[in-house]
Amino acid sequence: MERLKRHVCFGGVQEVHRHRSAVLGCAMEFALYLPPQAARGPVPLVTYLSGLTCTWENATTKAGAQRYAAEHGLALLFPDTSPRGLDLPGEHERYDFGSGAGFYVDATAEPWSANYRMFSYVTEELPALVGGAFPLDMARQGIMGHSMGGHGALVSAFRHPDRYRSVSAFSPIVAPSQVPWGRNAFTGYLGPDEAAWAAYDATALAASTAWRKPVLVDQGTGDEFLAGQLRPELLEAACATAGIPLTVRRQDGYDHSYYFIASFMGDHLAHHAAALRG
Ligand SMILES: N[C@@H](CCC(=O)N[C@@H](CSC=O)C(=O)NCC(=O)O)C(=O)O
Repeated sequence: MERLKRHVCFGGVQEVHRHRSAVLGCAMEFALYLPPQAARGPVPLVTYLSGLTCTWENATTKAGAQRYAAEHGLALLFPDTSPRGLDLPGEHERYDFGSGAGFYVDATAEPWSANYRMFSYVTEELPALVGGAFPLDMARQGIMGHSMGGHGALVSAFRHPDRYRSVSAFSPIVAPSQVPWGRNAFTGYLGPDEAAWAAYDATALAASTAWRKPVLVDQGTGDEFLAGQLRPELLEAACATAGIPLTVRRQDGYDHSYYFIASFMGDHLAHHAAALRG
């Protein structure tokens, strides 16, 4: 692992690292924020999964998360959104598939299955790497994300209720099997058999997950993707049926941008801190 950047920030440090991922078969970059409390011992870790077209950089520079992470003593991990540097056929043609759009699945369809294994990368390989190298308490992990990353966060929590103690999402794609972004990505990465898609669909997973901790979702009512791609009402119905304590806060007039995320980041990190304390 090679450190590329280091900036003192709110008394802690914002770092960027490059490493060789065995799971993805390529070199990857990630960002890690260590709060001031990490100088005195291990701190809880919250992983933030970004959306379509993003790298680690969007959230680290635009979400305003470090101030709240420093207040609560939380480390923040910002992975990239897809494997990089591969140049597979068609990999860079669309903003919603291929590079920058890994959808946090382990692909099973060719030619993606050898490298596009972002679910294993963000839930296993990368946490193990940072847990072994930095002062992190890996028994206290939370996960959050935006849009495609909100989908990834919800699926990660619902599939690993013992690994994550807290989850939240900004404008998540809650039912990828039912909306164009998700259907296109899942067809490409997982193949046409829709039965296989349920393992990466939070609304479908709600019926079987053991997750019963509070789930916080913020959704802007002025979001241009709300009706076509996000559809939080589908997750609300599934969680109500399953008995999962979901709160969807509809925020008047906010859009899909990082201005929205920055506006409510403090609430989200307070939600994680409450669950990860002690
Ligand atoms: N057509 C747009 C779509 C890209 C976009 O809006 N990306 C969002 C995430 S959308 C769901 O995953 C994003 O976070 N963009 C980065 C940012 O810094 O705002 C386009 O291609 O621009």
